[in-house]
Amino acid sequence: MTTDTRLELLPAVDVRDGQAVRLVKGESGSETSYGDPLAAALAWQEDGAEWIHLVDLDAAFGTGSNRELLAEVVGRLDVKVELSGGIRDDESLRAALATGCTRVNLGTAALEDPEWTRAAIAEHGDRIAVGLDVRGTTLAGRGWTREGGELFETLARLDADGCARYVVTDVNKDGTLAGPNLQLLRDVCAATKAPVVASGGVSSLDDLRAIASLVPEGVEGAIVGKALYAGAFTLPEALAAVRAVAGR
Ligand SMILES: O=C(O)c1ccccc1N[C@@H]1O[C@H](COP(=O)(O)O)[C@@H](O)[C@H]1O
Repeated sequence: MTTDTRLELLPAVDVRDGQAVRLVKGESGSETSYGDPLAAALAWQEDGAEWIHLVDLDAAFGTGSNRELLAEVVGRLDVKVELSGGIRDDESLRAALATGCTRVNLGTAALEDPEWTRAAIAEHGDRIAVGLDVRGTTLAGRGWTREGGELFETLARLDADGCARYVVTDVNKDGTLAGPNLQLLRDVCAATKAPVVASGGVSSLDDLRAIASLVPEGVEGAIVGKALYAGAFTLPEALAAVRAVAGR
């Protein structure tokens, strides 16, 4: 359970083939391109972001790597970075942490390699978060192309291993502007004491207010992607909206 009352916002910069993109439901080929990832991240920082959620989609899909570019982006930012995509072994974890990012998200590795994940959590503590990317309550890995077990069984195992934080994505909502899956967030918060970062579906300030209302249940942050890029609201408007909920 988080003690801070204000929802953290994490604008997303997902990188494919060197470009900032948004996908729909994580489907390869559904990309809309938004140009230079560094420019996008610096723009969110300029607009008041405290975090950037930075994803190497090629590494997540197994179609390549944007490692050097992402390291440069992290190095040029003054804000906290949550880095993910393709962090699956000692070498990729070491490289990710060496960028100076605040924390990394493990996805596929947490589903396929429990022993390695346990050791990574034991060694790096809250610099490790686990991304729980689900369709229904079935986890998805390898670019969301492969099923990876049942959400609540995996959550119980990761909790027992001391996982500090979960990033919960409803894959069917991601990039759709269809609204967040609030019941999923409530259910995950009820099952763990660790803070939860919400991801997928945010379309409006009301969606952010609804997620912010779950802070007392354990939601700590929300990743915002498509809505910001599409101009549904600005980041300053979003920050003001979640501050207002916290001040009630
Ligand atoms: O963010 C996306 O749109 C996305 C789409 C498809 C696959 C992964 C995606 N994002 C994030 O990538 C990591 C998982 O990477 P890995 O499995 O550890 O290589 C995770 O944070 C996803 O949310």
